[in-house]
Amino acid sequence: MQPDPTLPSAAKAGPRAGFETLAEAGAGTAPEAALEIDGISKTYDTGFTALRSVSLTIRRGELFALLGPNGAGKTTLISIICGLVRASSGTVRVHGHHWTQDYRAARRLIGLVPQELTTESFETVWATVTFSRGLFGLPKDPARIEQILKDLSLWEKRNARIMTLSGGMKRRVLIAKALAHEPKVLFLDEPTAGVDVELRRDMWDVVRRLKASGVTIILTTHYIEEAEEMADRVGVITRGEIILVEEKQALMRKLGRKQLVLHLVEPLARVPESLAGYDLSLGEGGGELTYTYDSQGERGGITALMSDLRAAGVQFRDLQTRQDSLEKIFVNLVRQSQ
Ligand SMILES: Nc1ncnc2c1ncn2[C@@H]1O[C@H](COP(=O)(O)OP(=O)(O)OP(=O)(O)O)[C@@H](O)[C@H]1O
Repeated sequence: MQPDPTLPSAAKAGPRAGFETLAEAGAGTAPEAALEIDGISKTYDTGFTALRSVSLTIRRGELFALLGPNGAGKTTLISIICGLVRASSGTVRVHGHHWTQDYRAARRLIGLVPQELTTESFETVWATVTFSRGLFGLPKDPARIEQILKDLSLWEKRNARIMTLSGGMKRRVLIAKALAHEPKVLFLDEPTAGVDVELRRDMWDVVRRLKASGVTIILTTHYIEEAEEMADRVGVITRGEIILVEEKQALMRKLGRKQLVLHLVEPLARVPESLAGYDLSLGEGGGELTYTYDSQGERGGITALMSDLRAAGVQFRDLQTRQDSLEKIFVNLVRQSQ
């Protein structure tokens, strides 16, 4: 049988995920931090280095989106923090608890919704989720389990055996299991990959409620619009290195290129010479003039453009602004780092 990565027993092979360094003894902790990840590296037995000294502090109560292309090391990092994969070096603290010296306390604070479906069980939904809670040494709380199952639209299925459920329902069970012991730090590893719209909606409702109750959420996703909508901060990892950590709003302001689209009164055959200094392009048969600028650039002067347009006799009847999506920013960042 496959070990179940969502449960602490999977890590029983030893509270040993970390590699101790002398520096960590007595190292100060940040009281407001949910996770302090310090110098985590991982070289697999194959000799492949999946993580290179990753350091990252996740604040309590934030929703942190970890973005990266396939194979960047996201799952490896999450698996290390959850004690499922052994790091080659580095340390992690969870709410100040050292991940190996204080393993039980640290692990109990963590919930993991893994990428892979691992629930091929004869057990019922109710039994599985209740068992998960018990594994963390918590007293039974049927009312809480009922609430979790209802939130995830699993209540009707509570007596069904897991193996009889559809893939989407099994994924809901994984989420319910991850929540059964009331974690304070929840990892969602590609939670919505291949799930239907209804489950995505349910899941984000649950995530919003958890966040509102103070749970810290670390999310990896391929649907960057989800990160754009939900995240407080964004980290970008590529080839095992964190290349950027930034408030989402600031990131979009800083790196997102903006466009101002002017709908002209009279179409133009070409962009007037006097406006050659601006990044302008004509579209829609000459009836639409698009000005592309980045908010940090020197030539971000819309006021200057307006007066130069007037001087050139170009009139417009309407205008719109557009901003790069997080997806575009992400793609550019990863491309630049290659
Ligand atoms: N057990 C293993 N042995 C050897 N290499 C591995 C092992 N597990 C993962 N890797 C490699 O480590 C790298 C990082 O993998 P990881 O699954 O962490 O990436 P990821 O960012 O989660 O990717 P994805 O978005 O595709 O899930 C990949 O190149 C992968 O092939």
